[in-house]
Amino acid sequence: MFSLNRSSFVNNTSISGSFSYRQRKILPTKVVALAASNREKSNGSLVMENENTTTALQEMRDGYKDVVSPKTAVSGGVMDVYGEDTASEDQPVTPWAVTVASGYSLLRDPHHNKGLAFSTKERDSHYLRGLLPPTVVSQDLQVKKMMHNIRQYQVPLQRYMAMMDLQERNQRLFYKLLIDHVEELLPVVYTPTVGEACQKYGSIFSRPQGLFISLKEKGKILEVLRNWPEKNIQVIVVTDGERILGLGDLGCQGMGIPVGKLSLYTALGGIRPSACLPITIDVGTNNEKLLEDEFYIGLRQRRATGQEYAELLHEFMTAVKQNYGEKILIQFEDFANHNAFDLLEKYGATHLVFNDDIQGTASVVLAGLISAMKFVGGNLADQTFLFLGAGEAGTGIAELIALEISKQTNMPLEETRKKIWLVDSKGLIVNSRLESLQHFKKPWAHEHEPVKELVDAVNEIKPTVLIGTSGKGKTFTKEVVEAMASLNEKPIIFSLSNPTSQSECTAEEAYTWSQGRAIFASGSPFDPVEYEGKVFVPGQANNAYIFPGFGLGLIMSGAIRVHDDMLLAASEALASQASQENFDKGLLYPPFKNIRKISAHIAANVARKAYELGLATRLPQPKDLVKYAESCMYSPAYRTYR
Ligand SMILES: NC(=O)C1=CN([C@@H]2O[C@H](COP(=O)(O)OP(=O)(O)OC[C@H]3O[C@@H](n4cnc5c(N)ncnc54)[C@H](OP(=O)(O)O)[C@@H]3O)[C@@H](O)[C@H]2O)C=CC1
Ligand SMILES: CC(=O)C(=O)O
Ligand SMILES: [Mg+2]
Repeated sequence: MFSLNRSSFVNNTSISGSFSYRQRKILPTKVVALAASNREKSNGSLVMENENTTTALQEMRDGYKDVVSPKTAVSGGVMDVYGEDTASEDQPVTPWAVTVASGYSLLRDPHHNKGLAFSTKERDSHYLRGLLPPTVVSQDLQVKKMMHNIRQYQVPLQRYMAMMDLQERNQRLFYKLLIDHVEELLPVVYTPTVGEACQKYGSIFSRPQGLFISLKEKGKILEVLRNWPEKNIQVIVVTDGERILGLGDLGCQGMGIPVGKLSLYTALGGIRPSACLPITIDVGTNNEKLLEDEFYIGLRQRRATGQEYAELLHEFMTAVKQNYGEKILIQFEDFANHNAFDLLEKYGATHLVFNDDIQGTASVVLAGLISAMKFVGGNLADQTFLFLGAGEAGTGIAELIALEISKQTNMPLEETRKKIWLVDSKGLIVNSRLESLQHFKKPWAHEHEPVKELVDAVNEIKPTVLIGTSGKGKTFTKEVVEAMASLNEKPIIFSLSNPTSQSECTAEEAYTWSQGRAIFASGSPFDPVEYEGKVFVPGQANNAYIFPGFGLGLIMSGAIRVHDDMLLAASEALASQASQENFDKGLLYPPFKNIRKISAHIAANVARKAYELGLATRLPQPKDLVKYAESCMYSPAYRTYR
């Protein structure tokens, strides 16, 4: 964008203002040249000088004389300078968005808009008088009003849309709201509501919130990245939409996930919004319902696979590094497991990549288990673990638990893995299935007879910890929970699948069926449950506790690679933030309302590990990493405009 200087337009009334790069391309030649020269002068900010502006305006008008008579007037006597109003539908017109460089455009700019919070002085100096009603309010009052409005909506998706609308209208207010009311709004902008938003994304789509890179952009991905208006990107969350939460393949409509995750990067981890870039890679979808949906926004073809998929992803990864440098953090999110593990392995050696579903989930669950030991006594090494679901989340968590036990006991990893059992859609993972197992399941094939049903696996393996990562709701049946409760005084039961509809069991079911003895946590939030006069507060074992602080730690230390020890460091930091007061309520995690403090501690521990491992490039290492993390965090408080 570039803005024509206000003082010049005052004398040149009808054409002035700002116009975009695309619009500039269709300006008369001399104006384009002028725009280009001014762009260079102003180092990209494209502010034109007075004398040039006058010339530009005159030349624009001259250019228009050939297109349409400036005398053309529509009824009511309003000059139809561009001929837009008189043109018939088949007469092409130029889509000018030339606006007066006044406060009006400021009110339409989500990065700078403050709405009624513009002070009287700002209203004068930024030409806002008359554009706003007289009252001047504080940001806090705006927050109060927005919360009041959002609470009027009974339908979660309406709340989601109100929040997205706010993000498009007034970014700082959006983040202030999210930070100040994180516990109430997390379920709105994140799981479970974001799941429904993705399912209906085609219908609710209004403005792009991130970049869509489809097979059509093959060979041009670098160009596409350069179309994004922000240049100093530090973190990308990317999905290909194939495994959106436990809802399956949502194709291009998975965009809601990177958008939601990045809003948490800012609100929970303090990464500047302008440094965050949501990306959806569209290689088609195998979701027949979407392919037939007239409102579907993605490519209408079945998913590209094999070499075609790999080439697009490789071009993407290369272009990202070329455009943003070595230290850009790329978070893979909600890829299907047949791509996720391979991408992480392939690019883990060359890029700063992190798979939230494999690694972030592992870190948050390990922290919950460390806390759970305070309830059941003993160590992780004393436990027997059984998972329902042996995909990204399941095997990712299993591997980190095995690593932690190995570090605690000095037992080899191969031995500690034997304490961990997984069940997939075909039953217990056992040695006799080894040949046919996907590579990420092979380390978990132990010697045992085949077992088909989960309840039988519980009775055979006698786990102390049961973890659901199947993406299938209602799979922890009464029988399963009762079996866990008959085997353990305090059964540890985590239903991690999202959104709420896919949770293996509800909090109420876990507490009721275990007669109030379960140590329970879930991926999506559940309300506290009262059982026999006692209130149980379920923890939310969701990677949202980890990735914002984890990412901040990587960014602030200038880390160039992710290492498993950083995941352990993040778990330790998170677990250390849970207090006795939290445990007394049955909570395994510290409350989300303290998340920025928690994220600062996670970031500090991750950064410390990066320095220890020689993977940090920001030198010298700050003395107090927690304070440093806090000082790096974005604040949504309004700025005063001179
Ligand atoms: N709380 C959190 O922070 C997180 C939660 N999740 C949630 O975890 C769930 C799974 O994600 P992810 O691991 O990435 O998915 P994957 O698709 O990689 O894995 C799913 C696994 O579940 C198994 N499975 C599916 N249905 C059944 C069934 N009926 N009985 C037994 N096993 C079954 C699959 O078996 P098979 O291999 O045979 O197909 C597979 O092993 C999702 O709902 C997701 O939202 C994910 C990341 C973070
Ligand atoms: C939380 C998350 O990342 C998931 O459910 O996929
Ligand atoms: Mg995910």
